[in-house]
Amino acid sequence: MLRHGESEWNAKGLFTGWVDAGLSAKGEEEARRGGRLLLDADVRPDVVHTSLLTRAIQTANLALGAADLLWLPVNRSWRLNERHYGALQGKDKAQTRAEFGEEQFMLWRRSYDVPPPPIADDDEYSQAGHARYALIPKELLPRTECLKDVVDRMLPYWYDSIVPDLAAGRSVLVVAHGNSLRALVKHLDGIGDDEIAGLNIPTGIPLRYELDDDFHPVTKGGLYLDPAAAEAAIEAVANQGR
Ligand SMILES: O=C(O)[C@@H](CO)OP(=O)(O)O
Repeated sequence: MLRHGESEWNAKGLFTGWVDAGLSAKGEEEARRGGRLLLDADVRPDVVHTSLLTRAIQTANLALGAADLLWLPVNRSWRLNERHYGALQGKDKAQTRAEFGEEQFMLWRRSYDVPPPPIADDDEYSQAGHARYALIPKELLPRTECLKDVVDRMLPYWYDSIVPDLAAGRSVLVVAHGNSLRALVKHLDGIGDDEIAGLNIPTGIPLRYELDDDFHPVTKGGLYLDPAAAEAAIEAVANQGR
């Protein structure tokens, strides 16, 4: 798994969700470094899965370029997209925390089953009517999501597209987002609904999972290819908005 490198909106401290922010210069470098970490650890994926968002696609391309693997087959799905952040999309995290208080801020950010208010279709940060999502049945297109909603829409992709690759003996690289990867890790590691609030995923550092024949992790939590950098970056994600 690889979370995209820092985006322009991560750098500005804005709730992003499905808004298509590109990578910052730092994020581009993180992505290339992610590719070099794959190379150094001799982790060679056979197939790649990304979301439909530019920051994940750019990260996959830069990482694969650095690992000399740009030729790999790639599949993309909205089911790997970041969590839709509803009406919070485009809002400043620190301002939101100051306005609504720590408890409400963390409820929206990290609770398992409390979604932010839905975004209006005519909001400048809504994705309603975007060509990118034209093939998604209207009733599935989210206007907000909590992490539970992300688990529910991500798992069909896991079972129907990623597991078949794994079953065929392929190593799979999933390039996605903080919250869609939190959903995947929750599923793989069997993390509880309350406990998942404390799990954060850093940008640009590959997280390696070895799975057994039943697609369960051999080692719970997997292994970051740069554990020291991951530890510091996880702390920074946890402290956003402070
Ligand atoms: O804004 C977002 O879309 C996500 C990821 O950057 O933020 P958070 O970590 O607060 O869920």
